[in-house]
Amino acid sequence: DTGSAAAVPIDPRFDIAYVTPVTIGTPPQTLQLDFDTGSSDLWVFSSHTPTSQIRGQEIYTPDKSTTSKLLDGHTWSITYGDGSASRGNVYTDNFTVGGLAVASQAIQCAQQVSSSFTTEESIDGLLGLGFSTLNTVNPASQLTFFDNAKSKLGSPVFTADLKNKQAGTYDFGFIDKAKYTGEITYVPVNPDPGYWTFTSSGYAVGSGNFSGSPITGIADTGTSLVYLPTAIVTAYYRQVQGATNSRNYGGYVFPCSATLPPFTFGVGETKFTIPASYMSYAPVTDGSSTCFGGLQSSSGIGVNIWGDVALKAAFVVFNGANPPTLGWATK
Ligand SMILES: CSC[C@H](NC(=O)[C@H](Cc1ccccc1)OC(=O)N1CCC(N)CC1)C(=O)N[C@@H](CC1CCCCC1)[C@@H](O)COc1ccncc1
Repeated sequence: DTGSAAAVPIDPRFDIAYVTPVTIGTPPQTLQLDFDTGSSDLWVFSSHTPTSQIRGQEIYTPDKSTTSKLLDGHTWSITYGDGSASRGNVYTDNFTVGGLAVASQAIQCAQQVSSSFTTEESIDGLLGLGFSTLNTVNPASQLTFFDNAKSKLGSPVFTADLKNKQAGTYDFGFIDKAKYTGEITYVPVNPDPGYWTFTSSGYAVGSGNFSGSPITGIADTGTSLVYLPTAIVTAYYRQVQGATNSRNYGGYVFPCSATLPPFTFGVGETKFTIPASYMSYAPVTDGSSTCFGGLQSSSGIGVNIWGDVALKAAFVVFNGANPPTLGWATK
């Protein structure tokens, strides 16, 4: 079997996140989930979420599904890197993504969500695509949709073709040659941290020389920006007139009129260039002439993160074979 579904930006002006339609239960209930390779819980706004915490999101109502089953005594609780959090109980039910079906997928129903989830009306929940070792369900951790689907897939892979300010695609079980150019460069993945952790072969700022220092980080579809070591980030913003590291805005900002250099990163022998237009993330507040950078320091996070700003510049294969690898191709 295979599956293919659209990854739609939640805001047409800048790519803060992407959502993908899924169906849960019988008859099918459709929700828009944020596919996140940086976590491994599949959780949804639900009939168990207090109405005071719901603002426009679609919800999953297990009692309306003839195939839902309560996973008795199981609970979950998760906190993300940006401080957002949710927790709740667990059901199993039929689940499909783009025509690919999994029977009795663990569906984590929110009984509590933090305010940033309530205010993000376009996200009805998350679908974790990290390694199942990161799943937070107690007393028995649950498998991700990808791990449950693997045995049905021709090839144990999924691919991310995220795009700038337009809909991209998540494919499951096959690699679509029409989505990339040249060859796919595969690099090893260390699954132990639970993320898709790989080592980039270096970077260059604009037309500067390529620095071949290895950078270990995670390929994370659920993170908007790129977070790298401070030395790299300062080297980048030294090339941007008027750039400052703003405590007030929590990162590097610059005049929206500034000329930005592109940013190149290496994967094996291949080089990927993030165009300058992707490196200006968004005005710090609506209508401001100060813009927030798409590249920020990872010093406060503890891990380097190749988020959507970088992933949009490539076609990425998440190969769930043993051992797992990551494939990168230009497009
Ligand atoms: C440095 S991990 C920060 C990262 N969250 C972001 O990237 C959010 C994404 C977002 C937020 C609100 C609406 C839409 C999208 O966006 C921003 O934080 N920003 C964009 C806007 C900009 N002004 C400020 C910076 C993050 O926790 N991701 C996790 C998934 C994420 C959680 C929040 C909802 C959307 C999905 C996940 O993959 C990585 O989990 C961890 C990473 C490191 N250790 C622990 C957990």
